[in-house]
Amino acid sequence: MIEYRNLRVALLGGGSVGAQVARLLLENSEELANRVGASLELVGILVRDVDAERTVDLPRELFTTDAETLILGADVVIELMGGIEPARSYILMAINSGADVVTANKALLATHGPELFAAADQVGAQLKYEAAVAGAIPIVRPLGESLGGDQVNRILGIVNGTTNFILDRMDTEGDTLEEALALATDLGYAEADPTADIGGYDAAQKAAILASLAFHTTVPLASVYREGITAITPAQIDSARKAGYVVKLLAICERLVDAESGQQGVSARVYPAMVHRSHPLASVHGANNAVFVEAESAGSLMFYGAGAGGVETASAVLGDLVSLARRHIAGGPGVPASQHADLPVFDIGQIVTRYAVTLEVTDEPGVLATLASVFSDHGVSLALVEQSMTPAQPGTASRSAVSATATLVIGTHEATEAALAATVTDLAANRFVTNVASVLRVEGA
Ligand SMILES: NC(=O)C1=CN([C@@H]2O[C@H](COP(=O)(O)OP(=O)(O)OC[C@H]3O[C@@H](n4cnc5c(N)ncnc54)[C@H](O)[C@@H]3O)[C@@H](O)[C@H]2O)C=CC1
Ligand SMILES: N[C@@H](CC=O)C(=O)O
Ligand code: NA
Repeated sequence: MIEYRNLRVALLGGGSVGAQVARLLLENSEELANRVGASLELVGILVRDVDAERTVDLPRELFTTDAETLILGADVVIELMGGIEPARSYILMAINSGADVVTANKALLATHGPELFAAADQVGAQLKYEAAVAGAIPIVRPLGESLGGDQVNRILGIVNGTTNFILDRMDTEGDTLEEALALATDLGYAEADPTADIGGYDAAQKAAILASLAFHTTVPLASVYREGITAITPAQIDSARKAGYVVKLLAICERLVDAESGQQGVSARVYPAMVHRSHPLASVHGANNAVFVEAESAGSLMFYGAGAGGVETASAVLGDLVSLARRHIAGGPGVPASQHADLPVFDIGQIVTRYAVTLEVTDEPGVLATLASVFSDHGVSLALVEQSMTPAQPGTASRSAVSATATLVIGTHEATEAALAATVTDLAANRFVTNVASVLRVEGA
């Protein structure tokens, strides 16, 4: 038996991810010690209630409610509580006491990342967060290290497992959003407050982290455009399916040049969009995530796998732990984050994409030509128009009666968000339009 040096590991939070990290640390202690060259001794797990019932069987003596004693006695602190406070204060306490830190807390990193990284750099501590984006999928390290010598131009990803699970269930099983969310919560995918998932906040936090990493800049969370999936209706999913598309919540990060000013900048945005079934993102089912990265020299790369789930996410946490424990043993300070440019974040109105607009219109001569001119007035060109009749109500005289309506699905070529928004405002006010039933972006080639 090799005598290893001991590293004291404190775990903050024993929930879906924390309990699995604790179990794996205890079960695989010998193997991990051999890999690291040091024993990773789990010295305690911070919880709210030491006597609470748990789904994972862990030694009761590990549980504590005394955060300070636990943190100050550790070489490495793993934060898996979630939320901003007290997670932020505990991480700062750990860093300032000379510990290295692993966290999965994207909400905290997206809002207080610069403060935490500066604190770590100041004392030469390591702060790792692979689990914070896309769960088990290695994406933080590839962007920060493997692609550190390349220029990343675009990231297109499904980065929230809960919403992907929900949209997939709505599409394939006919679940309501509420039914699918309840299931995602039971399976440990959802955040403690699932509004973070369905409102797109979690994906926006991940987009801020991804864009900052990929473009070597700081993208504040407040600059990430965000729409969630709460307004997505079964009718939209149904009509997307009939047209050969699926609806996915996407995070898109791009390096851009403003056409008018020539100014360089970036965009980070999250919204539900139609993706053609032939696109690889359409085949990402359940709580899986997928992240496409387009880089100048590397070309297109795709990272795919489990984006949520306790044990899956625990894998990423342990990967960070092994990595920083090796360095801790070797000695020397942590490596500071890459030097940052200060690129402006473009407003959503400047962004260019395609759209599918569904209109309910009165069935009268001249409707198509009139509506086409509304689009062209704003420089939005049409790629496709499909019409389906809604029969006149029983008792009306004929198909041409004014009470008959038609549904128009209009696909556009690329246009700016600003132009599309102005078009939709004018369409809503047009006398032929009885309802703007749906406006969805169309993403993916
Ligand atoms: N569940 C997942 O699939 C993933 C979660 N994450 C992140 O990992 C972190 C943990 O997530 P989960 O394990 O799912 O959350 P969870 O809600 O299941 O577990 C959090 C645990 O921390 C404890 N806790 C919270 N505040 C505390 C406090 N002040 N004092 C003591 N204990 C406290 C809670 O009682 C709970 O047991 C979060 O930041 C989450 O965003 C990241 C990737 C995937
Ligand atoms: N709630 C998150 C968990 C992982 O980050 C998700 O559903 O993706
Ligand atoms: Na990850």
